[in-house]
Amino acid sequence: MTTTTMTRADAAVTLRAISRVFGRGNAAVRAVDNVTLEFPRRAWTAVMGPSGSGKSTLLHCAAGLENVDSGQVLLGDTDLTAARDRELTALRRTRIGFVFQSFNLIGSMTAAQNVALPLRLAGQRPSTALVRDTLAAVGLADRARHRPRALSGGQQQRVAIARAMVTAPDVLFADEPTGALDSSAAAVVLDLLRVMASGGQSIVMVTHDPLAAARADAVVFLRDGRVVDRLAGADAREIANRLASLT
Ligand SMILES: Nc1ncnc2c1ncn2[C@@H]1O[C@H](COP(=O)(O)OP(=O)(O)OP(=O)(O)O)[C@@H](O)[C@H]1O
Repeated sequence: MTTTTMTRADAAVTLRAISRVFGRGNAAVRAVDNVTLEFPRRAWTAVMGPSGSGKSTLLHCAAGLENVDSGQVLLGDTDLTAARDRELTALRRTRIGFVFQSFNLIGSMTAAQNVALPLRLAGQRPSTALVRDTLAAVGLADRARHRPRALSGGQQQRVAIARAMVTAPDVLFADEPTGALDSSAAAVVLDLLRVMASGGQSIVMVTHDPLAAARADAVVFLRDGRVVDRLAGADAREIANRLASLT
């Protein structure tokens, strides 16, 4: 049974006093330290901070990929921290999309097969039209039969975004989605995320790149596992300056 709790209707994800600690005793690292935060619905939020500030850990906890040690993670009004393993797996497959820096496509499968995979894993039979349309939405209708090794890095990341979006997830999480791309491929991926966010998709993205963060609607800054600032509508220079002040 999922516990439902009243939350603000406009929050895609709500973090309530979450902590994640690695190690014990003197060696304990509070990667995420008592963070309370809302990621708004239908908005694109970037998460920035110095190396080791807890960005990836926070993202993984928010997406239900990693357990919290204390606190609550709510996806809409569904409490991920109260969900049993099977239920969490189902939620991850249907309501959460995740994009990694290194694409994580399956090399033996075509682009279309990679995109269809989340639906297959959720026990559905994906329609050819849905897979084709999802690939078309990332500009790769003509690459459906290509395997990842026959695609550029930027194209592979767009297939990964299509795979994450094929279930129409409540939230798309992205951990450094442009980190492995050259600037022109990165720009294509950021344009795509901008179109999706403007169309109402909730997106939470970790990035080191102020140019990428400037495309988001708001930027949350972490340091030592805590939220230390938030900027909305800032340009890349302001974001870079704020980031520099944290390191
Ligand atoms: N599995 C783990 N075991 C032990 N410590 C970990 C683990 N994962 C992360 N940490 C530690 O938690 C802290 C936060 O790590 P995290 O990867 O979340 O930071 P980050 O801001 O994403 O860093 P980067 O920008 O370098 O990717 C770091 O001190 C890191 O060493």
